[in-house]
Amino acid sequence: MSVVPTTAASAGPVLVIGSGLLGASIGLGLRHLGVEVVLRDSSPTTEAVAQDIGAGRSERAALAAGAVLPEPALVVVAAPPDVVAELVVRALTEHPDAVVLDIASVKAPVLDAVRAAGADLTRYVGTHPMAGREKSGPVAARGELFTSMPWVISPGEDTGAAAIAAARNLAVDLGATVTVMEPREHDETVALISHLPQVMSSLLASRLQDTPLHHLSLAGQGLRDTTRIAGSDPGLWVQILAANAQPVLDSLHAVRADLERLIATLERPGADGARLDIARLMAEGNAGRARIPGKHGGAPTAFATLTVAVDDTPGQIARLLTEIGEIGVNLEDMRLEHSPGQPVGLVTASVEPSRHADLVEELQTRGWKVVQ
Ligand SMILES: NC(=O)C1=CN([C@@H]2O[C@H](COP(=O)(O)OP(=O)(O)OC[C@H]3O[C@@H](n4cnc5c(N)ncnc54)[C@H](O)[C@@H]3O)[C@@H](O)[C@H]2O)C=CC1
Ligand SMILES: O=C(O)C(=O)Cc1ccc(O)cc1
Repeated sequence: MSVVPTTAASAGPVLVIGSGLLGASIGLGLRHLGVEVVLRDSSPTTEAVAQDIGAGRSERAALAAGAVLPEPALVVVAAPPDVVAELVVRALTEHPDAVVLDIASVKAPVLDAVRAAGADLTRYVGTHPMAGREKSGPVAARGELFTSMPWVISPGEDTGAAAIAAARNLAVDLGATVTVMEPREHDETVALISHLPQVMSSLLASRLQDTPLHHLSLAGQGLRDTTRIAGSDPGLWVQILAANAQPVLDSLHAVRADLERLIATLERPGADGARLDIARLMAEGNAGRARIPGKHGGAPTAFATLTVAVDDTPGQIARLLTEIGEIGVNLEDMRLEHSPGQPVGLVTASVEPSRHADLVEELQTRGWKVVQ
């Protein structure tokens, strides 16, 4: 494995326990900076795959080859929530000079369990990168997963400054933006902005199980957008939801109140005020959505969109993107749709509103079919 000179703030070696999607992504990012990474996973195959993709050195393979592994300066526990606290406690005992952090999606229950075990809390810090995928395992790992994404550091009262600094260095090395938040505030926040979306997406997608395929073939981007994360790993989510049950329940009760309101209104759609109530509900959704920050955590930005019909042949989309670059317009976002049964793809590009008209004109001059 070639090692590039390190430019990382993180001090290695880093022991990553759990080398699935998140653990292997952290390993890849650190290896890219030249930091020494050792991978441990309860699954020998997962550990070997993570090593094969370049996320670090398999602890099993190294020990089997008779290597003596150096003591880690940092241990990152990236295993499923159910086992995180016990792995943190064990790591604090086994590596008495290391900082130990975890990246589980819930924070207060992990801290409570580590405290209850009587472990050295000064060297432990809970963290949560707000980046992931609806896939699991090291094959889906990406070293750039954390680039420009928030990474919450959630210290307890006893967490020492060195532990917080190590967590900050790791997040910054991997390109993330650090936010410090108290564990219970973190859990209440993610219940609304991460766990509720997962539940709503899964409930919606579950309605589709018995829908005839020729009905589903009519589905547009709306259904795809709102069900993407319904593809997530049930094994992981049962642990996350069970660990954060009360804050998730608070959000679900609020959704239930809105649903009951909508159901009552639709039961008598001709009643006085019914249409106004429906419009209010939709407008409340508009208002909530408008508050979601834009890319890189900036202020919400309304980008202008244009849709280009592209022949469904190899290289067309790459050519379109290259030409948008040549025209000098920054692509803020892009979506690709296929019309069922049509030999064209529809590329919807989001750009700065001030560049929209120029781009449409220039693309049309170059022969592209701008349809919206
Ligand atoms: N999936 C996501 O999008 C995100 C997940 N997280 C958190 O990251 C952690 C890991 O999640 P993923 O990487 O998605 O899951 P994953 O399933 O891809 O990886 C977890 C790995 O931990 C291993 N593991 C299980 N028990 C172990 C043990 N006792 N010792 C060593 N390894 C063990 C598994 O074999 C598996 O390879 C979870 O705590 C999750 O809450 C945080 C942010 C995003
Ligand atoms: O896929 C997405 O959009 C996600 O939001 C993934 C995700 C899943 C779990 C987390 O704790 C954090 C992020």
